[in-house]
Amino acid sequence: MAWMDYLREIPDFPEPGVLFRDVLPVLAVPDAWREVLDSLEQQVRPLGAHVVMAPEARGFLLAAPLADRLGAGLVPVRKPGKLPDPVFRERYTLEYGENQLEVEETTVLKGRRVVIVDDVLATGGTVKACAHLAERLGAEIAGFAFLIELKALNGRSRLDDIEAPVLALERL
Ligand SMILES: O=P(O)(O)OC[C@H]1O[C@H](OP(=O)(O)OP(=O)(O)O)[C@H](O)[C@@H]1O
Ligand SMILES: Nc1ncnc2[nH]cnc12
Repeated sequence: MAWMDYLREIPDFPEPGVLFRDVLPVLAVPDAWREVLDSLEQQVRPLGAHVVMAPEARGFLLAAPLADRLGAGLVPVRKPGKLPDPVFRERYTLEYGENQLEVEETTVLKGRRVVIVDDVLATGGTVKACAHLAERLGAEIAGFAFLIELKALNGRSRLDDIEAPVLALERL
């Protein structure tokens, strides 16, 4: 079976009106998980990124093995209150709420090419906040990569002002 066959769709989670796409079952099946990582690696490698950046939590699961395959560094972007000061902080909205993301201000990214990776591109609020954090660290955005892009939520247009490719393994 292809990796998409393991994707779960849950109506009205985590709140009414949201069709939640659960990628975690994909990761539990070795062949499906390898297929995802192989495809991501193939699409992302040409971007020539020095560093993979990803938001907590599902982004971490993809970014760590991908960074290892690419021989790139890894910069985790965390939910509030998890990182010691000094941090850069961005407030953002996502499909089902709002929050803040933080990155350690001491991270050395000046002049580094950064690819931002996550499981789902919905409204784009989460990765837009990551991109702002990367820019505040002096990085150049090499691109964005997702397992799934939810076309109806138009996240891609939210990233229009950032000159970098937006890659997705599947567009639903
Ligand atoms: O494009 P957006 O509208 O910003 O939504 C996409 C984000 O929402 C989910 O994360 P969530 O905040 O639910 O956190 P989790 O990974 O900890 O489950 C998903 O993993 C993306 O990071
Ligand atoms: N519909 C959705 N499914 C999974 N993750 C999401 N993050 C934001 N919207 C989502």
